[in-house]
Amino acid sequence: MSPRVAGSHPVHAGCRFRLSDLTVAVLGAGKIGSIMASSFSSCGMHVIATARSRERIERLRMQGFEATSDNAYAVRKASAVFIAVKPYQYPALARQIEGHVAGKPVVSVMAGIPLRLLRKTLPGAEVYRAMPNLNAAVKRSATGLVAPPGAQYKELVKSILSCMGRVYELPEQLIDAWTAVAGSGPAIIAEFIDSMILAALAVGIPRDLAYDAVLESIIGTAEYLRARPVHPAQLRDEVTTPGGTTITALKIIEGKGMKSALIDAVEKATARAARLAREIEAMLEETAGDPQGGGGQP
Ligand SMILES: NC(=O)C1=CN([C@@H]2O[C@H](COP(=O)(O)OP(=O)(O)OC[C@H]3O[C@@H](n4cnc5c(N)ncnc54)[C@H](O)[C@@H]3O)[C@@H](O)[C@H]2O)C=CC1
Ligand SMILES: O=C(O)[C@@H]1CCC=N1
Repeated sequence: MSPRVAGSHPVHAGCRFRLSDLTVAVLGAGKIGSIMASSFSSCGMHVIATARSRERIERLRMQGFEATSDNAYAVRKASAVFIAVKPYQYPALARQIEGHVAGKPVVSVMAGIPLRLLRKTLPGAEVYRAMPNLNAAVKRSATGLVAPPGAQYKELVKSILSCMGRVYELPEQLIDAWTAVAGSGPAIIAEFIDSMILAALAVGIPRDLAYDAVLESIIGTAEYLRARPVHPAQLRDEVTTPGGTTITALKIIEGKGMKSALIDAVEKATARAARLAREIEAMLEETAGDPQGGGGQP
């Protein structure tokens, strides 16, 4: 069965499509979900965003989306479905939509939850995993995508996700690592920026200038590395004058173990995603037969 676009033509797997003809559902339009909804809407799609509270639904409507608490309705109307609830909120959501997903592409952006569990809980859907990041708000997400074997809707899903930035197709065994590097990446980088701003204040740069000095240097370094594809170590060497200021700073950073702290952090975050999968699987087993499906905080 091909998913139907509300009030429009059905979208057949493998057929040409126009994003502006599509209706997509974003289930759980919280922090990342509402950014996804805005991105999809900016590409011309009709977005049905779901939320639980009346206030949130009202806010989503003010942003111009169709908004509802009825996840099953959103799924029925949509050509493609995006799940953006927290992992522990998924068992309850799955029970609400399991009867309506057959034949549709369903993309989970939830950390940790493997295709195997998604397939088991969403019978007949073509399930994908994607890991975008908050930079989708400025169309600069680095989104990892895991497609199922023999995916029929991959081009459609990629086109939709491209509204948030670049899309990189990955084997499933890399998505937890992608989650740690790119999904959590903006938070790690924001910590670094915050530390550099404190450092700038420590050496007397006024706060507004400190913010600009740090942000412009980070954006500029990223653009430099993109435009001139040199290794970051080469860039570092080009900056570092023998006996100068940079080597003085680098020696301290090396001594305090910044690199090993970051490697350790990303390894631990990757392992956390794998543990999440086991926790959600246990939750699904515990709540089997419970019509609420366990919707609370763990
Ligand atoms: N925040 C981020 O930067 C990123 C988050 N993710 C993933 O996205 C998911 C959501 O994360 P956030 O947006 O940070 O969390 P959030 O808590 O801001 O958003 C989740 C939203 O879903 C709503 N919700 C829960 N159950 C629902 C239901 N049954 N029906 C309708 N709405 C429901 C909640 O009320 C909340 O507004 C998580 O699984 C996370 O792993 C992925 C990439 C980046
Ligand atoms: O912290 C988390 O678990 C989610 C996944 C990536 C970003 N936020």
